[in-house]
Amino acid sequence: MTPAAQPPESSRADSDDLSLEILKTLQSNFSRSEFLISTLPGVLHSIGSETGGLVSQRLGKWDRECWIGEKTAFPDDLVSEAVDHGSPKRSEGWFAAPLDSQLLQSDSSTITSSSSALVFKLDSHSSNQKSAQAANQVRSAVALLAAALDRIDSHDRSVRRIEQLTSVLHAAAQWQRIADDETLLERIASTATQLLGCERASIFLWDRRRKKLIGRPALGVEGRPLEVDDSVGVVGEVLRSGDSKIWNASSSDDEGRVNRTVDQSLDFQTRSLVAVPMISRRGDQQREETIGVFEAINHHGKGFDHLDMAVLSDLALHAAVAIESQRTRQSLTESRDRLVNDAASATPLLGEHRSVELVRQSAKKVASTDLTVLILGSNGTGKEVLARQIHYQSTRRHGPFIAVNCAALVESLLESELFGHEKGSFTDASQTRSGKFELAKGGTLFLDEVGDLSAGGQAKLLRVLEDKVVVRVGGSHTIPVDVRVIAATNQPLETRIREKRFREDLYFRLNVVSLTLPPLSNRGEDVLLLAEHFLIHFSHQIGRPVPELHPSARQALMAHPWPGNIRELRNTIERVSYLTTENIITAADLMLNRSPESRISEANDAAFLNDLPPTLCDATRVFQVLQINRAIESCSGNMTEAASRLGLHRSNLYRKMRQLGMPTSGEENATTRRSASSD
Ligand SMILES: Nc1ncnc2c1ncn2[C@@H]1O[C@H](COP(=O)(O)OP(=O)(O)OP(=O)(O)O)[C@@H](O)[C@H]1O
Repeated sequence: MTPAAQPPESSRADSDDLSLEILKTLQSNFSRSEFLISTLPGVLHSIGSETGGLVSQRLGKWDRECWIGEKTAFPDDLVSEAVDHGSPKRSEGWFAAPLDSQLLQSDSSTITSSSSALVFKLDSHSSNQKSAQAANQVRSAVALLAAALDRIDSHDRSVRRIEQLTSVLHAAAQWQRIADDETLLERIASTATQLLGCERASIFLWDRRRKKLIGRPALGVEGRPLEVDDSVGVVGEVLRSGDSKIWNASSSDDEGRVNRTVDQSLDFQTRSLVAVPMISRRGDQQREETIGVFEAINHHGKGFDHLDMAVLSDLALHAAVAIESQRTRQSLTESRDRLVNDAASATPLLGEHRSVELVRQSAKKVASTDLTVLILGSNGTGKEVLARQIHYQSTRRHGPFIAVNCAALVESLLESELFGHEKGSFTDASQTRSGKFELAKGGTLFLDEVGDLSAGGQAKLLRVLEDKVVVRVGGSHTIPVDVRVIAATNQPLETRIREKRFREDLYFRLNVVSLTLPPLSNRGEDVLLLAEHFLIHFSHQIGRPVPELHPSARQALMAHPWPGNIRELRNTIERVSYLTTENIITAADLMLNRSPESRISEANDAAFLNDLPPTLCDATRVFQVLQINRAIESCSGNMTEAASRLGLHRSNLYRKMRQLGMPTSGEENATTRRSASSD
């Protein structure tokens, strides 16, 4: 094997000088062009040339990147030949050498492709006399230059990559805050066009079922999103293979890969593109799923390269996450809206009577404001239903609706219930607890039976309504109150103010807008409308066919005074729905024709339920007394029958009555005695 020719001493000295100069320049952290301007004269000098420069391929042509001396035309064929062969070539006084650091090795069998070359004119005497020596000098100068440019390029690439990754992360953080689907896709696409320096970027979301790719955003034919078959073009290739692809018209004649129908429909010309798959990870298992393809079109510069592909892949990764989380957010919002709509329609304010219609209209108007509302009306007229209507029609509909029965708040617990307490602030405060004002944050607080609030409670409520802050019991910091207050009462507040039982200042605070619900007996045919509504509701609940109201039943419903209002009507229909099996409900089934006393007692029962003591134990006791009395009354005092209706043995009924402190008859004593003697 012939050893590589050694350059003579003088040329070795030249080459050492050049190496030193290049090394020094490299330390200056110059950009590629600054470096070339600074070192190219020395490089040319070292090889005995005064005219030449570095040329680079751009859109299929050789362009001067940096040139020294006279700008004469250079032979591009010679450059292409040198680059194609991966070795220096000379012809007619010109010399072209591909820029490849591998050329430092004297073994030129390694051919690598290069897109830059050094091209220069040789002095005629130097080319003729010392061609072998010149070739060696050129070889080492080009290799030095190539190695230095490699360093600069790789440093530039790292810097560009870091900048791009920083931009990608920054953009991705912004995307997470975008709620609207269209805006999100537009923002992702515009980030891609900026980062890649291209004309357009599009996200093709995959509709698997229809085997279509839907191009969004900004791609559209007459306002519709663009749809293409999921198997065509480079985008289809990427979807099928899962591999990213680059296509540059200048460097490829593989025209068939581009789906020109898209260009035609958009009056556009694709010259270069890069496309990457969009992969989303789902569920606990992080299962990968392709959701589409991200494509960037028409690079503003030389065409897309692998760095662009890497950036687009990074963007696609974050875009897939943003799209997925946006879809999740959207479906959560949709299901929340569905729940809110369900809740709103679960308690409609039924009624066609003019008085109800007027209340409904006023409620609609007041709902759009944040004003405090006072709802007046007797027991069971639908005050809470109306309060819910206002809440669900307001901008606070997505917030909570918290109802508090003020009459049930015992003085000692009132403050803690409404404003919360800190752990350890009193004996039973084992945990910190938020009060109703805090729980209703962003929503509506319904203060029912506000007229029954104690004097202390009234003062505390007034302070919160004025200051708009609460302080938990045992706490020191103030918590802002973000609630709309709706209060209700069946008490004649003005009379109570005169009697000094209700604070006038609180009344004015609450009575910003007042709505009054009429008693049911003043609502005309609404009685029938509501009765039929409840009949359908309870029949569906029980799973029985909906019975019809016999004309006699309709008459009885209209004639009844309904002291317990809609609650009483609802209870009546609930009872009849459970107790009758016929398809027609008669007046007798309704059991409305009872004595005025029993009607009063029923109305009292309705009010009574409302006034039940707060603890479960006390409420259960009171309820049991009521239920036993009702059973005895409905069996006309026949204790055996009443016990059987209650599901008890007669003796157990008496024992229960004694436990509850209820008076018992003489017969009971006999029974007790009997059971005592038999024990
Ligand atoms: N307009 C209406 N349409 C349908 N149902 C109604 C209507 N008004 C009231 N109701 C029903 O009647 C019952 C009593 O209603 P609600 O509790 O709202 O009355 P209230 O006036 O707040 O009673 P109270 O004064 O005892 O607190 C509830 O079951 C409710 O669903």
